[in-house]
Amino acid sequence: MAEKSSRNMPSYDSPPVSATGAPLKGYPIQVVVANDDHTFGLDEESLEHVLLKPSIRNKKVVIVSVAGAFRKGKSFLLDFFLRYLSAKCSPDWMGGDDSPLEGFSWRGGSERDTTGILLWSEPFICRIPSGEEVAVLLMDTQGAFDSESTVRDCATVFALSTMISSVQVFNLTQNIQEDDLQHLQLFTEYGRLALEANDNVCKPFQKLEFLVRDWSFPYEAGYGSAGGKKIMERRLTVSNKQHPELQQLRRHIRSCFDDISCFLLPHPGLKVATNPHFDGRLRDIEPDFTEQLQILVPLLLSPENLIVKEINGSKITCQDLVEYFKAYVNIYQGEELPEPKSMLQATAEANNLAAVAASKTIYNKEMEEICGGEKPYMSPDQLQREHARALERAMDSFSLTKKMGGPEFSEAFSIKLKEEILEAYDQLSKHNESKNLFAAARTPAVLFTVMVVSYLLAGCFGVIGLESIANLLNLVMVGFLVLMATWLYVRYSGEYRHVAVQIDLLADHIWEKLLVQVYSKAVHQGTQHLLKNKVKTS
Ligand SMILES: Nc1nc2c(ncn2[C@@H]2O[C@H](COP(=O)(O)OP(=O)(O)OP(=O)(O)O)[C@@H](O)[C@H]2O)c(=O)[nH]1
Ligand SMILES: [Mg+2]
Repeated sequence: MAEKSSRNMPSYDSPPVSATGAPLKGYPIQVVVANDDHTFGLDEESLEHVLLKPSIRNKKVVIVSVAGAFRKGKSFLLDFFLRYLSAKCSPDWMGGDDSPLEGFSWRGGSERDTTGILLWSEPFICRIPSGEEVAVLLMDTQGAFDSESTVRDCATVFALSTMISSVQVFNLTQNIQEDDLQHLQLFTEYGRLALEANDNVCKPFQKLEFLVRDWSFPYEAGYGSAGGKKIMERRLTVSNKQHPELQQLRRHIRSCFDDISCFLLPHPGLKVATNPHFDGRLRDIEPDFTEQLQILVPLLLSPENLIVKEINGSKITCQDLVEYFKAYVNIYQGEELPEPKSMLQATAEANNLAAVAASKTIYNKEMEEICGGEKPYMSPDQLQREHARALERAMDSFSLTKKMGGPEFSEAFSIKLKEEILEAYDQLSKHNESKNLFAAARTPAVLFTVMVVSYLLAGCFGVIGLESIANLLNLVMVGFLVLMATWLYVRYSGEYRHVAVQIDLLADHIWEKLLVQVYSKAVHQGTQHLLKNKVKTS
């Protein structure tokens, strides 16, 4: 285990130091690994290395995660959380002006940095007001919406970190926009779906903190949590004037979390945002920003504000968390969850499905008018012609309907429509066949015919003295009488239907192989005979 952990350890020229100058204990350790084939794997050894340390394994756990779009300062923020916890929550936790910011890897530039899910290797032990000691874990996550991740990747990271953490910090920039809420809805739904205990008693997740970075309108809503509350109320209020879709989105978000709050952070200054040599020292950060950090960090991490992780209403320990971690990652490795789609893909699919349904209705309506329930039996040839006509009209309607996604995308739906129509035609043909009175009476007619023929033949053979053959034919007659009685009983009572099916099959077989062939042979010979006679007379 130690070997594995050291593999996961980043190499520093000198060990990271906390703001107070003491070496920073621990390092970021990757517990969920993002693979190139867009799958996620759990590094169990690393996870156990963090969570099963004897000093914390039986302690209740608090997990604070930061998630959101890539390149928005998530890891940078987490390093301030680390400073606070390393300084044991002391008031001067921010330290000196010239200490570089270290801990979780962060950097400038436009390309993504963090991948998968990381934990700080050394959980912090804090005593909460009840007197109990809890282990506090910090979790860094892969940023969403970078050009290498699919919608599924982003949803998986966000959902996993939301399911595992007790506090999810949703890191946004400049504002809470409608698309942020839509993504939150999609990702939390992906998480909620994976949690089996959907009992509606407990909300699936605990605390959500909207963290708006670079807030530029302090004259409208001041920095901090009061301004955050104001903005959040505006964005999340449900009113009857809103479109039902917007109302539903807001209700969904509220129904997912026990507690939702918001904090507005000012811009940290141009050096932080644009200087490639900026290494995180406070001297280069705008005082407004650090002032608000002084408020934000204790709001999330001071002992009285810590939120112990609960699953289905019970508080869990570090050791329990290992099992949940394994189970949750496992769900996202399997195939049982539906694939989260991009907005265009989902809309295009909905358009095409609606067009398939409308075209199928056209087919069903036309065929209903021709051979519906009340309509009399129709010859199979005619039915086939009507089917071809209705099919053509339905397919035309499908191709004329405006749909998103382009012709290639629609092709699969057009094939699906055709298949569904052919299935419906199959049912209609069977239904039409059942209206054929003669077909319905075929089984008793065949059984009866066999009985009469056996009886007559038995009589003839009896007269010419071939008693044994006559007896055999009588036996056949009795056998068919029993079959007839059984068939009638099943039809009347509705029991043992499989027996009637077998008798029907036997009757069909006799009909096709014997009676129809004998009849057509007789007709054939009769016409030959007539023709011969005609030739002779002429
Ligand atoms: N504008 C702005 N930039 C910030 C802020 N905080 C940090 N940064 C800068 O943003 C850049 C990216 O920081 P990271 O912490 O690596 O960002 P991240 O969200 O972890 O990025 P990924 O790991 O790629 O998802 C760095 O250059 C930081 O200096 C902020 O509040 N506002
Ligand atoms: Mg990062």
